[in-house]
Amino acid sequence: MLSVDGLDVHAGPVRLVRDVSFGIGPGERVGLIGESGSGKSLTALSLMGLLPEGVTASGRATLDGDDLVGVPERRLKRLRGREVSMVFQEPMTALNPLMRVGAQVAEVMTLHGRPRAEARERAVHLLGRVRLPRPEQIARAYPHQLSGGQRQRVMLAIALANEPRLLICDEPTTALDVTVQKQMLELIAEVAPALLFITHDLAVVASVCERVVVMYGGRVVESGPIREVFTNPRHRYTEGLLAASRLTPRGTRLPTIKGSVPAAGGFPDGCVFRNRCPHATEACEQEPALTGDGHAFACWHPAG
Ligand SMILES: Nc1ncnc2c1ncn2[C@@H]1O[C@H](COP(=O)(O)OP(=O)(O)OP(=O)(O)O)[C@@H](O)[C@H]1O
Repeated sequence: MLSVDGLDVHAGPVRLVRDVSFGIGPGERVGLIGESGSGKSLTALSLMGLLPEGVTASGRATLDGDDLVGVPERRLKRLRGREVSMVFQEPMTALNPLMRVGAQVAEVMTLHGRPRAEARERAVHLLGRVRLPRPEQIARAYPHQLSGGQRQRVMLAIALANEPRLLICDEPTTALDVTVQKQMLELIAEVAPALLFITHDLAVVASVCERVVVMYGGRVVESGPIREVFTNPRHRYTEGLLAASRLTPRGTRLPTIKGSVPAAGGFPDGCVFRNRCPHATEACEQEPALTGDGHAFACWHPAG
């Protein structure tokens, strides 16, 4: 589906992203992690054809065979928002403050040829799909009348409007408080067709993605299934990230989550892995698996 092969990003003579390669299969959720400045956003923006002025991409990236890099803007315009969509960190800057949110959701559909009345109707449906209460009412609201979490859901509705094949999220929950963040992550995991999820928060990746690509200094230093990379990191940088994260390594006692330590195979209330972890059985006792709710390895071997 998405295939990125030898992607480079330059600002003049400076190479900011070097030889990045990874793929995303249909329905797959892949996390792109790395410290600030490691090149995550530029990688994503290259795929959207949205690099800042003076910054250029080379190499190859295709979505179901369609080239995304080095193609004319008018071709990209057709793909953007239709085949691949992006949700950014700060919805307030992405939404038009003077336009009702329903009209903004409808607009991305009319731009891609859907009749206006149909787009308006579908906009309300989409606002409901991203679990906004009373979507008809929300459709008539202006962005400033909504909370940060609600605005981010509107952005997700916009991103999903034309049923893209790939959704890219760049730190979509960083600005939200913890409870709202968790709900948003669950929603993204549920509705994304295939997902590239950018964050510097390993716990977030652990709760949403199946695979992870680790970037450092503009390069990919490691990639693989979450469990493999997080339980057995090969690169020193990944080890450092893990050590600095809220995730606890194998064998250590879990921190108390909501007042209780989950038994092996048990999940704390609201754990997003509750129904998803392949080890949500006795197997958890045999093999430590990453099943946490974003806070820890919930399948754990008690220390001592
Ligand atoms: N318009 C630009 N011109 C020149 N350099 C840039 C430009 N945009 C980003 N950079 C540089 O490219 C590098 C990668 O930036 P990028 O935004 O992709 O990092 P990131 O991993 O997404 O970081 P963050 O997590 O802080 O968003 C950084 O060193 C950054 O300073």
